[in-house]
Amino acid sequence: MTSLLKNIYSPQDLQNLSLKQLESLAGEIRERIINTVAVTGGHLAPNLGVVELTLALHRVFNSAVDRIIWDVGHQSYVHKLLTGRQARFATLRQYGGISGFPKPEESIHDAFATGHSSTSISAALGMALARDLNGEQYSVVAVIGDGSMTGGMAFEAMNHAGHLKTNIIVVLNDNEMSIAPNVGALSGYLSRLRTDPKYSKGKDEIAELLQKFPHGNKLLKVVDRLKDSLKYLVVPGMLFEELGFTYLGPVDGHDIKAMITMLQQARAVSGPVMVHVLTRKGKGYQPAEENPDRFHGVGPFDVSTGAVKKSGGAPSYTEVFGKTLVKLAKEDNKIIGITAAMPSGTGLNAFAREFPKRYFDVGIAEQHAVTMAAGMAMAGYRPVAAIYSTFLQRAYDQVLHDVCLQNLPVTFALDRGGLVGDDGPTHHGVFDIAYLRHIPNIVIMSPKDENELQHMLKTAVNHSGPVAVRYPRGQGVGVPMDEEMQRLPIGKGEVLREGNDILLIAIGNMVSEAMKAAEKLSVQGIEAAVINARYVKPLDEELILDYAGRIKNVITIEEHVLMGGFGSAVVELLEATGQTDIKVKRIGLPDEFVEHGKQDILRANYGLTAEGIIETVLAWGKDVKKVRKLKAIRARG
Ligand SMILES: Cc1ncc(C[n+]2csc(CCOP(=O)(O)OP(=O)(O)O)c2C)c(N)n1
Ligand SMILES: CC(=O)[C@@H](O)[C@H](O)COP(=O)(O)O
Ligand SMILES: [Mg+2]
Repeated sequence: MTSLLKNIYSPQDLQNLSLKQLESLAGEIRERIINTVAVTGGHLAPNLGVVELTLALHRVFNSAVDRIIWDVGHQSYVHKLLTGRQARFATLRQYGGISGFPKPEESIHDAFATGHSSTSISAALGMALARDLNGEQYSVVAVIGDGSMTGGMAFEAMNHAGHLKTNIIVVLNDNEMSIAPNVGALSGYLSRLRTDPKYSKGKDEIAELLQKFPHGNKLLKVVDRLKDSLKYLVVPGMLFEELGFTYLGPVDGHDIKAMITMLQQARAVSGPVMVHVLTRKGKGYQPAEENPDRFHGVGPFDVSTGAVKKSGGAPSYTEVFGKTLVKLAKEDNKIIGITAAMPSGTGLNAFAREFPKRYFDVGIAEQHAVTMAAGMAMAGYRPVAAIYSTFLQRAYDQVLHDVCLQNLPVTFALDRGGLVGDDGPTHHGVFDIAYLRHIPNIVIMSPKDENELQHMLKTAVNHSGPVAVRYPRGQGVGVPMDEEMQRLPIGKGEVLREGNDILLIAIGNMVSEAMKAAEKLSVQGIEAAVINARYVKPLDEELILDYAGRIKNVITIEEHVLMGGFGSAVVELLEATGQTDIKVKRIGLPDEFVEHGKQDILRANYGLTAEGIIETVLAWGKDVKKVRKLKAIRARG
């Protein structure tokens, strides 16, 4: 059979295909996505679920002119294949390759950059308002999943759009799944719309019935006048209708013909329209259909079995967090686990299994998660909000205003602190130290390895105020785990290596790199002292001032932006204590967004490796020699 996909260079090429051909094309697209993601890793199940929907969208709308905004954007692979990126598809999420998310720099067909959820309706409304102000004519379509619909921003936007009556189309891709099964009252409502024939058929049936009466049309008008009272009984999607949207659906999201018809109707309606599309996550690949959570975002896997390739070796920080929290919660029945729709990603699913009553998945609602945690802490509980560093960005004000201002004992388990790799700039957790450090009352710690993580968690849940524990994506260092967890003294770092030539002060996963660098430097005759800072806040001022005051050449190392980061805290300390004769060099990330690619590649690019540290030290060679000479002169008296 000849390949249809091979001849799709732009969505225009879809226009002449028959329905049958579109259906065959859907099969080819699935195959291409499965085979590619099996090698690159990526968001498999979400994309397999939207193949027909994407084809229908591109058949009805012209994405070079009309604007299609993919919420989160993790389901945009089909769109990428249809919009001129087929040849580069094998480079998906690879360093230098195409992104796993929509990116306007990549294509004019990518209307808006996404990665964090629930932004699409706001962006669509903004574009539609701009269009209307300019007197232009094109459609603006937000495609949002049922999980993303649980995010507050989606409702803020719908509330506004319904009020303005602006022409926008919201396609609700309802597969009953967030990453895990979707939660919340809205999810229940959508299920009723899906399954209760009274909801989905009532309106059509009444209209049909009335047409059969001799004065059916007149009666229809009467019914129209009675609409307000009647619609509660018969209009599906009443919630959306009340918000000012015309509700269309539900429609089978794997039926291309039905969707084309419904999208054409949606385009003709004036004012905001909601098209409710029912899809199956993972559609067409059995392992993903059976286990959509596992295949939501997946690493390389074997296509024939669906077995995900195991990395082996040390446990991940996430696993250690999950297990440790279970241990801690066995000792303390006040510990509560909170996730914003990421039970498996954060490792909180282990806690959920053991303590279902003390576990809360709030949906994609980080702001609510944080303030809810504040409420529980106020009432005497010890909530642990496990939220990826990048997603806590959303809840900055809640951390500040609701938790820290009241000095409440909430622990933030900040997973994915640092460079996350393949997801790229939307997901790197490299801003958290900066957005938390200046908030009074908060304690910020970051473990040098997975063993220290368990001690830090024990310390955090026993502390009387807010604590953020920041740890990276991926495997630990591979150190043995202590049987007993200890509480670490707040604000105390540790000296891991003595040396007089240079002082390396590192935080988190950069500590092991600093140690490796120090060992290698020693071979070259440079003796570096290494401090594991442990705390970004409070800093171990005594320790740092003592060592920095003696050694004089200081290098700070962090996997975080330099601006406002850990190194900045050290510089501020030296400035505040009048240490003008100490030279400081900070290693970290510059003022730019870091692209996607394997963590190792990115770390090497930014000097966040032992080799990078050595290079920086050697560039300081002259200064090191000078310091040595001065010390020798001083020693001679
Ligand atoms: C603010 C924010 N929080 C959490 C996430 C992580 N996340 C990505 S996709 C997803 C589930 C989205 O569910 P849905 O919108 O229904 O899409 P589906 O994967 O089911 O197609 C979550 C929780 C995110 N991207 N942004
Ligand atoms: C799209 C999204 O936000 C998540 O699916 C994210 O990609 C998960 O990242 P991890 O793979 O690090 O859990
Ligand atoms: Mg979903």
